Amino acid sequence: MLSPTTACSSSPLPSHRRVRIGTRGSPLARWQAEWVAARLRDAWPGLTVELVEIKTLGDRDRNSPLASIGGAGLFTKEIQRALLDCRVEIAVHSLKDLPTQPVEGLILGAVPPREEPRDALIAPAHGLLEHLPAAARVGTGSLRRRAQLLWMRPDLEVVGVRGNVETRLNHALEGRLDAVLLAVAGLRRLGLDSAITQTLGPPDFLPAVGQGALGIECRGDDPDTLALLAPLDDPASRASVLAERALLADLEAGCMVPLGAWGRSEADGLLALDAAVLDPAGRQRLAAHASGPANDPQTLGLAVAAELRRQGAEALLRPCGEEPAKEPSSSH
Ligand SMILES: NCc1[nH]cc(CCC(=O)O)c1CC(=O)O
Repeated sequence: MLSPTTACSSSPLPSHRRVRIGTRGSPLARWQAEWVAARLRDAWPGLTVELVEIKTLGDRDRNSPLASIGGAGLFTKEIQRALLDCRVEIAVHSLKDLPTQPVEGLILGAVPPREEPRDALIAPAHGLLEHLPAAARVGTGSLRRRAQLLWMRPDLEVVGVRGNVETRLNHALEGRLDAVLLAVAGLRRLGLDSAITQTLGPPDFLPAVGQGALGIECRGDDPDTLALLAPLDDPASRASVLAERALLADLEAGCMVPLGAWGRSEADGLLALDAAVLDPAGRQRLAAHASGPANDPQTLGLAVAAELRRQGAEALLRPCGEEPAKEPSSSH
């Protein structure tokens, strides 16, 4: 497990400082880290920002289905290790990939304004989900996307795909699959959003917890770096994702579940949260909604989790370490 090592030394003068950002090497991860670097340079003229590329387990194992290689922390743990080991001062993650389990010594220094949280269908020949022919082959590696797809279209054949955004997109663009599902946010950031043929979102299709948001971590004992990150934080985005993460933490206890969530600030200043839990085959779906004060996202997340449990969510939540149920329609 990750645990803090010794204290790191840092140079305190913001305007003369040098900070290193730890990132994965995928095009999307690099884009996100560069975006954070640019925001930091804007906010702190004179600051030197460097990217340090770190390989994660999820990058090394390209073939196993995500659900089978142990999920939590796959894309984040090595970067957190680098942060704790003083090899970088800042870690930039897709918040969606960051486990809810806190890591001792690390804090979420900033949540920048969230990008579009919804999912995208890329179906070059058919366009819309309802226009896909029966038994059309749709690619996704995500249990959540798979379950929600099958909930809406039980006749589809969902195919597990992995790899970076462009690799997965190409399965559809090059006709090996009828469609793939990807996050709108990642496609936009990479300038690939013109391939989107339909946006799938609430109320039928809920995003992953944290989807579209970045999570920027630093060490808890590094107030200088925390001060550098302060101008990048968007309190409304932070409150939304904290509500979603409180819900996830309560429901999953560390394992991947077909859970969709949609937290957002409403015009009345309240924080609203919708969530749905499905069985992996998309035959059953439980949904809940609540709203509450924006300064207490934790309570809101737990209230929605409690409502889902009241409806019987427990039966749909897979114990840790268990493989998702094999479906006759699944293939690789
Ligand atoms: N697990 C992969 C991942 N992590 C973050 C994104 C991009 C969207 C985001 O920032 O949430 C993606 C790709 C995808 O789901 O299409």
